[in-house]
Amino acid sequence: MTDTVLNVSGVSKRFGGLQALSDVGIKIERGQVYGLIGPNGAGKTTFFNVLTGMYTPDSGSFELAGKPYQPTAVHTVAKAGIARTFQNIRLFAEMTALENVMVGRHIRTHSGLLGAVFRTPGFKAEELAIAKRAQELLDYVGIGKFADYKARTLSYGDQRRLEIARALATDPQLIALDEPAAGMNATEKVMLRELIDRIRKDNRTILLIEHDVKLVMGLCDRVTVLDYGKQIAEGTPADVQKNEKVIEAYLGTSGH
Ligand SMILES: Nc1ncnc2c1ncn2[C@@H]1O[C@H](COP(=O)(O)OP(=O)(O)OP(=O)(O)O)[C@@H](O)[C@H]1O
Repeated sequence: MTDTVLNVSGVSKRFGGLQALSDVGIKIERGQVYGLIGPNGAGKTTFFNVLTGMYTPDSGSFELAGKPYQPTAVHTVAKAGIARTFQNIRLFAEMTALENVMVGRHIRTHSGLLGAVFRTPGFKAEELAIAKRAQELLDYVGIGKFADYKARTLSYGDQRRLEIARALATDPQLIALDEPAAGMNATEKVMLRELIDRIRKDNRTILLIEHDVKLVMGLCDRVTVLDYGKQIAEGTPADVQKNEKVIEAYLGTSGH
């Protein structure tokens, strides 16, 4: 039996005269790593932004774990169960690594603002539990020893890991990674690959936009290729690599 985590269809988005996405749809099963690739300007980031409530689509239907959701705002999407990272890292630079992850966890807590203001016993117990879970997640992504370091002092690769830990902290149905390997050196890429593999083995589901085609082909169970906002191929990495439209799209650009 399949267990579909994300089922999106008919997504279109126009910016003025530019059709950035035309009728794009993807379906991701639980435990899959699903890649979204395409040359520069193909519409990958636009699709991510629509999916996560940052852009309002002109059309599209969206289902997460069998339930319809409306990607109308970033926080509703996070509540629905999609956590994302960003192409340009967005951490709280002056907060510690641990605090950054704790922030992610707070969307799943109950004490709320009044509990925080009056520091009720329930709030304190919850804070301790959150800190413990945050430390576990830092250990999980391999940066546990930097828990008390300010985010801005971590290396680039470690900041990306921290973003992933923060995303995991929300207990998402789907983790959307926007170019996680961007700017990483070869060693960091190998470590990233191992981390994504580990996350998958823990039966989590990942959507990945990535420029590094080798990484995508090595990691993903399925891949969608966008070109000028259109879905030109969908399938296993082996199938997609052989697809003539894909070869043409990539050879036709100097980018990748
Ligand atoms: N907010 C916006 N306003 C107007 N045009 C936009 C906006 N965002 C994206 N576009 C345009 O939509 C098209 C798709 O861009 P998008 O950033 O989604 O592509 P991409 O595949 O992520 O590219 P890259 O690999 O360079 O990140 C591009 O032509 C881009 O210029």
